[in-house]
Amino acid sequence: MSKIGIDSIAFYVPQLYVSMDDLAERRGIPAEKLKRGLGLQKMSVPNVGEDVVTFASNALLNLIEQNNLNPNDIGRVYLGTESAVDGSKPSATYAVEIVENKLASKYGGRSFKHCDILDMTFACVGAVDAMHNSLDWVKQNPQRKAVIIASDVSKYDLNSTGEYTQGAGAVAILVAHNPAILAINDTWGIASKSEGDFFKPRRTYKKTELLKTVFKDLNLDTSDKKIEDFLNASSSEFWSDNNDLVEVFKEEPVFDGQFSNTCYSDRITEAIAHFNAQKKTDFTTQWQQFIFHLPYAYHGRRIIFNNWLNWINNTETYTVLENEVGRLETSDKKEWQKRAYKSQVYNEFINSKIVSGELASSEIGNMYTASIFMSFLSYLSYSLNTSKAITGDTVGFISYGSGSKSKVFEGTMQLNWASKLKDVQLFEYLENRTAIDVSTYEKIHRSQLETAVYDGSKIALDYIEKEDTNYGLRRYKVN
Ligand SMILES: CC(=O)SCCNC(=O)CCNC(=O)[C@H](O)C(C)(C)COP(=O)(O)OP(=O)(O)OC[C@H]1O[C@@H](n2cnc3c(N)ncnc32)[C@H](O)[C@@H]1OP(=O)(O)O
Repeated sequence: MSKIGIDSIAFYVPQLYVSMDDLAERRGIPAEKLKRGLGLQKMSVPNVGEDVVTFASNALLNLIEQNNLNPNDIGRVYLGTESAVDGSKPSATYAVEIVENKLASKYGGRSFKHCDILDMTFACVGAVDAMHNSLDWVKQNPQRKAVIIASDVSKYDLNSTGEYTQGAGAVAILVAHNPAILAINDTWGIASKSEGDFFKPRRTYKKTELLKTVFKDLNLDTSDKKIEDFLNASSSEFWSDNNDLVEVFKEEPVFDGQFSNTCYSDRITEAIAHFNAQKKTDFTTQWQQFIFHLPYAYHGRRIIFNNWLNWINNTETYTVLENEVGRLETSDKKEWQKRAYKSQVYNEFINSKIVSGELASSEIGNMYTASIFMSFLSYLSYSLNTSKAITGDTVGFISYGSGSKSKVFEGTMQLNWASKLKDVQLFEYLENRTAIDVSTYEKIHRSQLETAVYDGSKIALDYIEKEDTNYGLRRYKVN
């Protein structure tokens, strides 16, 4: 049986960012909390006209062009996202349409005609689900190739505790036989439990209640009769449709950050145990690198700490730790854990097995579904730039999606991985982005700008149809 896994990888991140120093100053938060506490430096901001579709199409186009792929050879494009632009029409269809049009002169029209196109949603783990599913599909036939795109916008309310963990962008990977980058082993630790830690509900408002508030503010008659007369007489599209409720979808989630951290910790611990039950693993020695879903850069190192303590129990490392921070039995538990977390031994673990996967997250912020794949790309790019020998290394992946589910899996670095990285240039790209000030960011956040900031993006939303059976259909342009 041939190996199956990640053959090539590409990304797209918006050109605009806000620096954490600027955001912290404006919000009155110590910058050190964001930088040293959470590991944040910059946060990606989508330009006007950018959305999950433009990120996905850019990443798909980069994947095809950088690796000279023929769209006719790709049997699947599965998009993991929790920021879909439509409740029915997959965002993947828009992204593929843009790429098909762009490539028409080279491959003719509809070069993805026989490709299976789909969106998958499960908060931040949706793209891992798409890849898991596609690995099984690719396995059936040596000719099969699948593209997985992870694309998202992480948007929280202004002034909320989620605001500084925002970010945006996409990563696309090609899953194929005899992959150049990573062969993925067929052991999957899985843990699921329905939780309400983070979700994006359809919010409903009663029209009569909305009108009453407005009428009251305008000092008008708020009687039921007046409200009913207004609704009956109104010709506006908004007030006159025959539903008593206004349904609103907001990109900003309902969430409880600390509870979400607890769910993340519980699920990954269960999934790791499930993985270990299928394949007995000494994680601290057999995994050379840990790649996490990163809502913020330092999340992985914080969340894996208790598991690490369990893994080193009864080993030489535990004795070294005790020599450094004292014995748990003779200390206050919380104080001892704090010391252990800050110990040199744990720092060595972080530096050798986690840090290189955090670097891009510090520069971008949360990319939801794309975070774990960006963390992998960060590790690859860092290893390339520092000529680190990683061929044959085992990389462990720890994913999480709110709501909630974790999937834990591992892969082996392949001989030709570096050859697939030469055109990717992740850190070079991140270095050359454009900083915007907090006021401009806030205007973009509130949708108060109509035109793009600076040059705008190569691929952008052109307009949204307003007429009849095309109502709401999105039209994109390639500049
Ligand atoms: C969506 C998902 O992917 S689910 C998983 C996570 N959930 C989310 O991302 C939801 C959105 N984000 C959030 O809710 C929040 O931003 C969170 C939960 C990520 C962070 O919460 P906050 O209340 O802002 O931060 P928190 O209190 O945890 O502090 C962060 C760290 O900064 C440290 N810190 C605080 N002030 C300072 C300072 N002045 N200097 C240095 N470090 C500081 C804290 O000690 C803490 O580190 P520690 O736990 O190692 O001690």
